[in-house]
Amino acid sequence: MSQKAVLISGCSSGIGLAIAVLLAKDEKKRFMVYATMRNLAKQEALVEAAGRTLGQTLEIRQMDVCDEKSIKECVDSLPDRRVDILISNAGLGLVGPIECQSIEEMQSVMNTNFFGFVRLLKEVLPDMKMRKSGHIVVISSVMGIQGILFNDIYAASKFAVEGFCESMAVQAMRFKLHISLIEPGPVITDFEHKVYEEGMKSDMSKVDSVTADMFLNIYMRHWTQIFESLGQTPEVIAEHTLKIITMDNPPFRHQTNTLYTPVTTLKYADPNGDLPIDTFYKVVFEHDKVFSASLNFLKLLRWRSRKSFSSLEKDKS
Ligand SMILES: NC(=O)C1=CN([C@@H]2O[C@H](COP(=O)(O)OP(=O)(O)OC[C@H]3O[C@@H](n4cnc5c(N)ncnc54)[C@H](OP(=O)(O)O)[C@@H]3O)[C@@H](O)[C@H]2O)C=CC1
Ligand SMILES: CC1=C(/C=C/C(C)=C/C=C/C(C)=C/C=O)C(C)(C)CCC1
Repeated sequence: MSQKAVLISGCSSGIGLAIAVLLAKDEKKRFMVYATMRNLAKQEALVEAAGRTLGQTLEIRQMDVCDEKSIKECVDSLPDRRVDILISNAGLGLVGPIECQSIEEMQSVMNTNFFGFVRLLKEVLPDMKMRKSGHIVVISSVMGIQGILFNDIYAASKFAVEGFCESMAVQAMRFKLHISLIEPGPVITDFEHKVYEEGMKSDMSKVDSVTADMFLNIYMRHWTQIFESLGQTPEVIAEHTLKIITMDNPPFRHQTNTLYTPVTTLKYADPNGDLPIDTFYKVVFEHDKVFSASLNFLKLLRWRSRKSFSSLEKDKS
């Protein structure tokens, strides 16, 4: 079987980097990875992680998903412009009360997370249709299913991606193309720190005291706790992505975190849509202590299982 050309956006760090490296290191050499980033000055981490695959099964290219010209130049530089698997990963987070966010900041999130993907797809879709083969994979989020307070714009950007893909899926099927939305919960990457730091810098003088308290003393306190107790590594998301792209019939949606499924299931359990909203309200305002204790308990369990796993590994060696 011939090697598949994989184009990935946003490979300077996190999930994009982990996917690029995992696919490039595939023992059967099933993939030729074009790992892209908007700023090539940030390639050191990828170069180091790619090791000997660099120049073999992995090549690094410049691509800014907010710049059509850079996308076109990148795709033009690929052999026969061929992309068998497109992995749209580049993305930005944004948390905080909307009163503290400028329209420009909001537009930048939509421009990267939604239009960034649309620009990429416009560049590769006609060739995929012509060849009647191709897999479009989007790193969406659990927030593409269910919004979370103070993530209004970020969730909207992921909903936009999901609505777009749902609409496109039937057309894609006609051309034997696959579309898959990978939906991670919290993942421990630079995203977590960037979003947290930006959120903490929000100008609270622009908002009333009730909202400011809800954001700083309730939401932001849970943010770190949620990542510590439910967070996955980018390598785990990469493994899920590998599984999806090697399936004969890949699913349209794939959630990576079973610990998070109780949260997303609320969405499907009530056609009125009230259940997740009421539950989040109760969790945050009425059962905060129980919620915090459960998260801490989960964190402890994970820490203990990691510890016993690493001592097992030590025993083996
Ligand atoms: N971390 C999490 O909890 C979760 C993340 N996700 C999604 O995963 C994806 C990757 O995020 P993650 O790895 O966590 O975060 P990182 O911040 O580590 O990675 C984001 C990547 O996107 C790149 N990027 C941003 N803007 C552009 C642009 N205009 N053109 C090209 N690349 C760009 C960044 O480049 P640069 O270094 O130049 O800024 C970086 O390489 C995002 O779509 C995010 O929404 C989904 C669920 C959970
Ligand atoms: C689960 C949950 C909460 C927080 C969830 C968070 C913080 C999720 C973050 C997801 C990310 C970062 C996805 C990235 O795409 C609340 C609102 C505190 C209370 C209700 C239940």
